[in-house]
Amino acid sequence: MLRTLLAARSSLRSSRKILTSLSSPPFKCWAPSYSSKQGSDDAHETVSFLLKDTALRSRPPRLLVVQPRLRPDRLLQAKLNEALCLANSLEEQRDGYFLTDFFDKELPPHIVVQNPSMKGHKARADAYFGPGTVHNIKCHLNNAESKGEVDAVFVNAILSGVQQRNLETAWDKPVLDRVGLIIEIFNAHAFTKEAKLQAELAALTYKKSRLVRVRGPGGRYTFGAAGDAEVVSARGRGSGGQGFMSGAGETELQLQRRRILERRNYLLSQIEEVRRTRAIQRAGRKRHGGSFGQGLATVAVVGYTNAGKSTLVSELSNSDLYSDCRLFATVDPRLRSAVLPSGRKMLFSDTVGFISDLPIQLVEAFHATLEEVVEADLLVHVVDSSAPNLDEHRSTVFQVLQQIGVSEEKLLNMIEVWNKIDIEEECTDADEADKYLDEDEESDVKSMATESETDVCEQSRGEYEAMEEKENYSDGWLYDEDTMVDESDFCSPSNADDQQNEQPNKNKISETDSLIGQNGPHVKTSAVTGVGLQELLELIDEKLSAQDDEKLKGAKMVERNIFERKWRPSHTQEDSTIAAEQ
Ligand SMILES: Nc1nc2c(ncn2[C@@H]2O[C@H](COP(=O)(O)OP(=O)(O)OP(=O)(O)O)[C@@H](O)[C@H]2O)c(=O)[nH]1
Ligand SMILES: [Mg+2]
Repeated sequence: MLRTLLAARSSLRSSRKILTSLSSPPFKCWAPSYSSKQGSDDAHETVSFLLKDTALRSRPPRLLVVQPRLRPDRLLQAKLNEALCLANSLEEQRDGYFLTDFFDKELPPHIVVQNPSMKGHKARADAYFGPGTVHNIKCHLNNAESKGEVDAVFVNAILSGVQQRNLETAWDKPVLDRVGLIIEIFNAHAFTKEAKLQAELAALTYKKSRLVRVRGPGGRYTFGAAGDAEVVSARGRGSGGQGFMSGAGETELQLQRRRILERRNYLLSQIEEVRRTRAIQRAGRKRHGGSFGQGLATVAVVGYTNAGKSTLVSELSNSDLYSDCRLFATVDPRLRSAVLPSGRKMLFSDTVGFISDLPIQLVEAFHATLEEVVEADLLVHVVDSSAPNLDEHRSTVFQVLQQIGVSEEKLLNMIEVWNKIDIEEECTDADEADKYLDEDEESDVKSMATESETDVCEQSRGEYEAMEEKENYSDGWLYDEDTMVDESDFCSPSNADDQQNEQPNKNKISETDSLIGQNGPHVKTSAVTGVGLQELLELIDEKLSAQDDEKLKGAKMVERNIFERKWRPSHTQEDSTIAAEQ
């Protein structure tokens, strides 16, 4: 018990350091319930399935977090903390406020399990995890349920539609994967019309790829959740014709796809309008947004979620932007004006934070918002200096910036700010005192995860085999002949020192480092204590002035070229005049 408490305390303490918070409703992908009113904005509400439940609207949903094991343990700890924060952020605002303070929330129930993609294996095509792990998680789910209701299971990995559906069947609970949860969070936190439209578009794109074939209760194959299957317009019935004129009708899958497509087209047209408006506003600011009619420079503040972007912008611009420990507290982009040390007025653009494995659907859907970043005159990259996986955060941000089309020149000119240095200092002081305790806690977290897996597994390994016969959660036909059953999934604590998971990240980091050509920050700040803010403003001032000088030089060159060039008729003109005279 004490070990669990210590482990929980350690996780919460680390999550305080690493993340801020976020909350939103989990995402259940079956049975789209859109009404046929295509133009209606009400449809946004139907995107979040779990929070449609009135009980869940009055309290945050409780998720069981499943974290696949990673090496080294430092990385596992960081990922687990992030997963716990994601899960705890799954909450909807009421009257503009969250019901509970993030730090007052209990740690969600969680389990670390064998990683099916470690040791050179591939994740199973049918259920991602091996059957032992699936059963083990089911046992933990039952255990967690005995202490309080669990509304859904969050697997901190990317699952295919089939895997998700099979796990839902096996655990008899909605399952959210990393992409689904992040999209849900965006939907829950979106406040402005622009953000709502974009978040819904991302959810629709995600949902469209999740319409998988399942076996219905009557044994026939269909699309959607069990029991939802229905051929809505069979040949000759309801398809508006008779005999050979009647056509094949519309299946459930076609109907669902058509509804999604119609809604998607509507959202795209609305987002296009937002983009146009933003482009006009940007052009206006660039031309004469300044106090004396000159252009107003925009500085976009980017970074990993929870790095402290909003807090920093608030401090620099003397404003009060919403900041919170919840991840993705900012989904609605905001502009704030500030005056630089030279007296120059400029705008800060605070925008959505990034995260590793940021769903591509979100990047594409938030194109209109992210265009502000691409079009900004200067970028400020805020890094949480207290994050243990800081390098991974940095490389994630660079990848997303490249993905959205930020030019290399802008990336090279970007200012890197290491924020939250007060935590670093605090930790250095506390480290000595905590040294022995930390070692204990770390081993507790490890053993807790391993033990919990082993305990439940061992008691039920025999039972599982019998149960597998009875309850075939994967419907049999989903098994692929190539699918491997990883025996190590049966309760054996991981002792393989597989470094493969880390390798891709290392490569990414070195690529990024070579691109930015520096390994340290330009400025170290604390948005809370105000350290380094003046230095940052001076650096921004300097960079913007240097850019102005460059532009001026360029403009003068063009001007000189125009005035110094003597006009002569072109050859073709001369030739044609001569030809005409002759
Ligand atoms: N100790 C400390 N905490 C900070 C600092 N800057 C921000 N925070 C805290 O970190 C949490 C996240 O801050 P935000 O400003 O919301 O972070 P963000 O980068 O805007 O996060 P998203 O909008 O979710 O992407 C909040 O609880 C802040 O109070 C800092 O310099 N030191
Ligand atoms: Mg923010």
